[in-house]
Amino acid sequence: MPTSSRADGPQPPAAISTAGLRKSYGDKTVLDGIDLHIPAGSVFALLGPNGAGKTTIVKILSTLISADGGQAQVAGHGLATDPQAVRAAIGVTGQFSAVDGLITGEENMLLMADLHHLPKREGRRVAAELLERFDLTEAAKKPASTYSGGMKRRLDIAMTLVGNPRIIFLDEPTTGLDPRSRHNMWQIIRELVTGGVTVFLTTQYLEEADELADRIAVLNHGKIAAEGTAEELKRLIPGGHIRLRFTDPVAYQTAATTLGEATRDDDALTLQIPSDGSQRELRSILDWLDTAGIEADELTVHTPDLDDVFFALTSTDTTHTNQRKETVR
Ligand SMILES: Nc1ncnc2c1ncn2[C@@H]1O[C@H](COP(=O)(O)OP(=O)(O)OP(=O)(O)O)[C@@H](O)[C@H]1O
Repeated sequence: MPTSSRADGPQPPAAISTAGLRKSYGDKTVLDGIDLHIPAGSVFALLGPNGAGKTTIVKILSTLISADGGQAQVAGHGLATDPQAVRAAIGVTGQFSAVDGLITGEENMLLMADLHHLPKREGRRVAAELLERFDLTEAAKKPASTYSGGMKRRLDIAMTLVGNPRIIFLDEPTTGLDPRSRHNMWQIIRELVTGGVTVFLTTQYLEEADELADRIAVLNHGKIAAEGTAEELKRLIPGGHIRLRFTDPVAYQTAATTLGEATRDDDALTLQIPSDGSQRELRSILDWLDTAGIEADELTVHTPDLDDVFFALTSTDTTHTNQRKETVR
């Protein structure tokens, strides 16, 4: 699958770059040559099915585990040659959160300030400022175990920011959050980027990547299956179609026979006709259906979205292509 074309001219400096990164566990190859170039000050989203190796990449780039092969530079420092400098430049939050539930939010923050060797007064100032910024001042004296999922994620990011990192890894930052908390987290991420931070995001939510990321990569079978902006990725796959749903099996069978080229779903009694979704093409298909005497119970127009890209690149099953549709009849 081709990667997107970049504009000619010098590339912006990379916050993260990798070449041929490899990792195996036993005889299982998890990463099979990963090349990345993530410009400073951008949001990069890594998508992939469960077990694709997203967390493994984050762990390697944040120096928690080492790669078996390949090279990587993070914040201008070699991962293998200067891991200390990499650690000083990055923050990591997510699945392996640093939040200690037994102590208060404020104590967690002060502990972080100690770890970064901030003088006591400075540590208290930074902690108070970040707790305020992440709307945690009221809860600051309560044990972190009593916090909601959204509050814990906010505390986790606040703790990461104590070290003033230039690059932040967010491993599935909104998994399990309700829609409001998810939107709050997106706002926090946007503000971080406005402040010049580079964000490396892994997510299961395609909408999240679409909302936040400047560039998106899809990881599958140990390789980057495709990489580009959301729009570039959507253009990689054909996916547009008109979907006809029937309730009467006889009407469905008749239509399926008449529309020989439509993709059938006999269980759902639906037919999919490839289409670019344009008004002109829609009109001609509707005229044709009328002429053929086919009357569906529902007709929806579907344009490719990131879900389609994800399904097309990570599986051979193409029946899951029914997101973001507009009912026209
Ligand atoms: N320490 C380990 N020992 C053996 N296998 C491992 C280890 N860590 C990860 N794996 C395997 O490597 C693969 C990739 O795991 P990883 O956690 O990176 O995937 P992921 O894309 O983050 O998945 P998810 O979306 O489910 O979090 C999985 O098959 C996992 O079982």
